[in-house]
Amino acid sequence: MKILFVCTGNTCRSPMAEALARHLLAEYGVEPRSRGIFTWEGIPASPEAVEVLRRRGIDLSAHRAAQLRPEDVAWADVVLAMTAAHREALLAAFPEAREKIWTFAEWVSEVSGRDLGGDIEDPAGKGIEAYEATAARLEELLHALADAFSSGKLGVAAVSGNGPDGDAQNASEADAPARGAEALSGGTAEEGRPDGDAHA
Ligand SMILES: N[C@@H](Cc1ccc(OP(=O)(O)O)cc1)C(=O)O
Repeated sequence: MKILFVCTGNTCRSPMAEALARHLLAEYGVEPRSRGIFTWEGIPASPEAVEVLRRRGIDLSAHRAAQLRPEDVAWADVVLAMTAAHREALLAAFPEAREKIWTFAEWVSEVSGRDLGGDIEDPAGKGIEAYEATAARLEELLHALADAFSSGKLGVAAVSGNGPDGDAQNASEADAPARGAEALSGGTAEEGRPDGDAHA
């Protein structure tokens, strides 16, 4: 499953989410990527983000901020915004991808069946403790996702031994929550669209 994490600058929240997801969800076939909607292309992750991940044994020093592009959205199976404001910006820019655009907490709540809260606020400028809190919050959501994978609520791609029939390749698509599943099955943008524009 290709997961695209989106924040503002791609220097704090989404790079942390990407690196933590790679660390915590690799065994479930998750491919994470991160982008910013308004970033300064090529700058490193914030030193505090690098530090709190270093404490977890993860090296974020090679990260460079990258601007979100349409091909990133096309690449992703699911696009996870850090806040509702990011989600609204994404929905406005990529209405054709609306079925796969969520906030991170909203999507994990959906797939796990638990209420996992709301926005992940920007820790920039708030000190290392704010980054620690952000990392802990991201880990909470990623652990809930790991639980969803391991309990079969989410399908696991390209990992053997998780399901009885070994049909792992399509499982993540088949098991995705409704809005995501529609997007993954393709063609939903066409559904409900009148053949002509007579009423436009
Ligand atoms: N603070 C930056 C923009 C910015 C905002 C948030 C931010 O954090 P994140 O990478 O988590 O969106 C990074 C950068 C500015 O004033 O231009």
